[in-house]
Amino acid sequence: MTAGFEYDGYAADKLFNQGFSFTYDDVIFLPHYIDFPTDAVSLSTRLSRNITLSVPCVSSPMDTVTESYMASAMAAVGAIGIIHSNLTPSQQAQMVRSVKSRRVPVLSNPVVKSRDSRIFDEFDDGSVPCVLVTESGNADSKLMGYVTKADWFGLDDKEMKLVDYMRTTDSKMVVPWSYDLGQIDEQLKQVETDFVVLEKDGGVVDVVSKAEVDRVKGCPKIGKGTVGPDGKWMVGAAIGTRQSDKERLELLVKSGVNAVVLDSSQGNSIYQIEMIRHIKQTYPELDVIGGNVVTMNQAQNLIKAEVDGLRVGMGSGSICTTQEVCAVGRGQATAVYKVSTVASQNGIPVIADGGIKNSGHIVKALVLGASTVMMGNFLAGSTETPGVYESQNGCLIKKYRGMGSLEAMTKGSDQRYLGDTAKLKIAQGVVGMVADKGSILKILPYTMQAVKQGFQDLGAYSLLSAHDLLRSRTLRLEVRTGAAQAEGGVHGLVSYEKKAF
Ligand SMILES: NC(=O)C1=CN([C@@H]2O[C@H](COP(=O)(O)OP(=O)(O)OC[C@H]3O[C@@H](n4cnc5c(N)ncnc54)[C@H](O)[C@@H]3O)[C@@H](O)[C@H]2O)C=CC1
Ligand SMILES: O=c1[nH]c(=O)c2[nH+]cn([C@@H]3O[C@H](COP(=O)(O)O)[C@@H](O)[C@H]3O)c2[nH]1
Ligand SMILES: [K+]
Repeated sequence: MTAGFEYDGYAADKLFNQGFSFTYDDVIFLPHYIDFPTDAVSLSTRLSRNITLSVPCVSSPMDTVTESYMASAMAAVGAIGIIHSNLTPSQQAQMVRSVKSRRVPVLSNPVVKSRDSRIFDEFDDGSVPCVLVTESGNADSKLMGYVTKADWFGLDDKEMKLVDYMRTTDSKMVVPWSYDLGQIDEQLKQVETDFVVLEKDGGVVDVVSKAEVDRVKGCPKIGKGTVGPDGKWMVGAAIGTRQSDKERLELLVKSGVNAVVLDSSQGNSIYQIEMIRHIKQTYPELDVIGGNVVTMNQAQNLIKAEVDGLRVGMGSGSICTTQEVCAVGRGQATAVYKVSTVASQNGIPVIADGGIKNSGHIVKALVLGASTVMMGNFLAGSTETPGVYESQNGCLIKKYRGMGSLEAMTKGSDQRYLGDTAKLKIAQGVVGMVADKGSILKILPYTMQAVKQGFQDLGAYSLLSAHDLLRSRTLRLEVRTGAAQAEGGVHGLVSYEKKAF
């Protein structure tokens, strides 16, 4: 090497072995050599040993982030959602089934009734285009007719039974559940109603409105979705490590869940290791993701217990107070790099969980060894999250809360916090509000384009190639001083508008 050029950034092993806990903002990659276009970058990856994704993103199992709409939309863009467990096992299993019974990421709220029932306030929710009448009065049953909003408002006697004024269905209104958006759009042109009904095995599964089809059509073109060998969308679910979680797991498996995440802040425990063993013995086909871990030692224990994936992050989440409350955790960049180092030697994919604020953080997490990023805040407030929007100073906002916040704990996860001996409830998270972000069907395609540009700057055309650059010490990085971080942000302007896309 030419004299004077010896130092040009550190290799990752040197930077991360100095006793500092670094996070994404602390470090910066030095650019490398570009010899391919952005479009040549592939972000395809693995969530866990047996699950491949075309988009390296996972929605967090939090009750203000991932229920069935979010999981459907994540699968539709090629990512995956993990349904939270702050509800009853049967409700969680029903959400898994709901994801698996749809192939278009639309929001729908089907109201299904029997012929002898009446309509009361069902049309108050503006999103309901019709009330469906089925043989049994429930979904998964034969469609007998329907009532539109206009029919209901035009009715003199609101006490009438549905059977006395419902419309009979035209066969063109009913389409197979596996129809894609284009096919549903074509079908909508052939019917008088502004909705079609999706059917599976002779029973009603969903209703899709024209307004929703138009909304989804307006999003950037969706790539390959995350579909399992059965042709259904893939979905994960969170469970705990208590005895009762074994029953929850049984229901989830019966509903076709593709992976389970053992949801804990400190995964290196006897409880988790026993649960992994139970799952591997009882459901050898099911991928189990362990965590959370932040050290190589924690990771090694779970790898020994044969986990199929590791979730990394302790206290790095935007709503987390674990590091303040318990004094335990690790800077997320260091945690991801360290755990990925042992995980990669064992072929186990790593999920970098928490602390993602922008596309640059996603590039950093993936290049430092993760296979996917898990996000709460980045997706919170989007159209697909649970909860309702409120208006504040002319802006729409939605709730986003930690699963260890007092509010979330009192809703359902009480038991985990009030263990047999612990009588006092201590929060490790907060409740907050976030701004409306629009649909993830838009956010994720744009974000992934930005991530591809970051990979291109580094000369990495895939995650595998990025990890090769990292481990071969070709990738160079440095720590940014406070002033360098300020310089890397926008500065010196009286005012500005920041629009990412
Ligand atoms: N990633 C992070 O930094 C953090 C995440 N969280 C989130 O909060 C939620 C709750 O997390 P944790 O409190 O860590 O849940 P957890 O269920 O792992 O632990 C709660 C308590 O129950 C105990 N426990 C678990 N299984 C047991 C068993 N079979 N028998 C006896 N005791 C048992 C644990 O040791 C712990 O004291 C999760 O959604 C988690 O993701 C909370 C704090 C930090
Ligand atoms: O200390 C914590 N207390 C909590 O109440 C809590 N709830 C969630 N999580 C973790 O934070 C991750 C989401 O982080 P972001 O909002 O930064 O995406 C999630 O994916 C979790 O790992 C918590 N951590
Ligand atoms: K935090």
